[in-house]
Amino acid sequence: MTHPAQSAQPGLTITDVRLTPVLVADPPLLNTQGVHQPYTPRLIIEVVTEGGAAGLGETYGDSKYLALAEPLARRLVGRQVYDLNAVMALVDAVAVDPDDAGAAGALDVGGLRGVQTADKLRLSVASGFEVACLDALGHALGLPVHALLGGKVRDSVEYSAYLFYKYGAHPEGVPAQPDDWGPALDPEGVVRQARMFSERYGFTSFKLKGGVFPPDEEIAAVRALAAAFPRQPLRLDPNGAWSVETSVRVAEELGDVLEYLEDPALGTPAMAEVAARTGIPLATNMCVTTFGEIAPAFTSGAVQVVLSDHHYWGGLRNTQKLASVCETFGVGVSMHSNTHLGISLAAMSHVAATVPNLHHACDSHYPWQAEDVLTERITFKDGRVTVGDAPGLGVELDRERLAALHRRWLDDDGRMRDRDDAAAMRVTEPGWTTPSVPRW
Ligand SMILES: O=C([O-])C(=O)C[C@H](O)[C@@H](O)C(=O)[O-]
Ligand SMILES: [Mg+2]
Repeated sequence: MTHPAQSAQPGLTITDVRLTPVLVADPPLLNTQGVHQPYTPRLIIEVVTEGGAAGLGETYGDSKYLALAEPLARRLVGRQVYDLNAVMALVDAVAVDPDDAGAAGALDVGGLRGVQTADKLRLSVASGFEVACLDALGHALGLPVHALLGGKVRDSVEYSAYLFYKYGAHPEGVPAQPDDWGPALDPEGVVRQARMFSERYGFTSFKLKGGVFPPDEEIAAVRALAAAFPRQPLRLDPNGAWSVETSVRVAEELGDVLEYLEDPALGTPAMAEVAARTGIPLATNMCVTTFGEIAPAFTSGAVQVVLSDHHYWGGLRNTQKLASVCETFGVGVSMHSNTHLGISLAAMSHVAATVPNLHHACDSHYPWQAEDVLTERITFKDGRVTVGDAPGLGVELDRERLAALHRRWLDDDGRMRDRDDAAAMRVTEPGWTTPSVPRW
């Protein structure tokens, strides 16, 4: 499809697009692949218009995303900042290195987000640009991003505590920032962490990242959470690490306390089998990650809740589109999160505020990120983020912070610039390789 050039509106022509890769401190959080590295890459996108409005976006910062972002940034200059359809068309035209697209069916290990494809890469990059354009447009028009998306249906968005098994610190001798969360390697540690989340942020629902320890240990941790937080919504997400048999057994053992079980087994056919054999709702951010994956999953009853993520669905407008499809099929919507900063938290809060059928608290890694590029951190009150009416996303860039985190990226020898949880694990366990699936 060709996209006609839009007639220029006074001041709304994009004159500059700046890309700043950064490395952000990340605690030693465990998942089924390994452990988070001490620093994680993110890309900060700034779009500037002729009239002086500026907008911020954020997306994955690994090299394969940077390789796509650079040509896209050049092509956006001269476009109208409201011409969001052009962003999608322009990114479609950017070639993806076949090595970055992943082999057919290969899993995206740096983010546990299902299969890796060139289109998913493109959409993740486009999402950061779309958000930056919406922020700039909001500033130009004096309107909040939620208004540009049709207006909010709620004033605040509920988030869930995202609990992780974790080491107390990154391995000795590895440059890292200390954190004050302590270790969590057993049920007591998980409950202690959950109490900290509840005291610090007021979260009332809890998701535990599983797939780390044998299922019985994780069942014990969820039981301990249920005892500590009676009747509060709980979720467990082993990122597809279990067989169908194990998934069914865990579902039976925890069916009375889980709000949903997230990606117990890998792939739509396995999820459909688990769903058919248990009564517990299944959620996913792994087997439904693109529009093309929706039909087989929904028609086979494989998932009851989709965890949308504006990064990999291609932006805020695509998130709304996904929510509409879910509504049509009677499938619930929640939100997934990978390591991210405040720009993305603001973006997801704005779109979440506009989605009428969002009936579950959203995930967010933000509490794990002590560092940010904003002048003011976004706060959670009673587990919620308020979605205000200030222009754009309502956030402001702290240039000194941005420069410091970019300096860290420049100084890195390349090891932290691409997320690799298995490599980080090998520092502690030299023989570690990504476990084959099903792990249990
Ligand atoms: O819900 C999920 O699957 C995730 O958040 C995936 C992430 O990669 C998470 O497991 C992590 O950061 O370790
Ligand atoms: Mg998940």
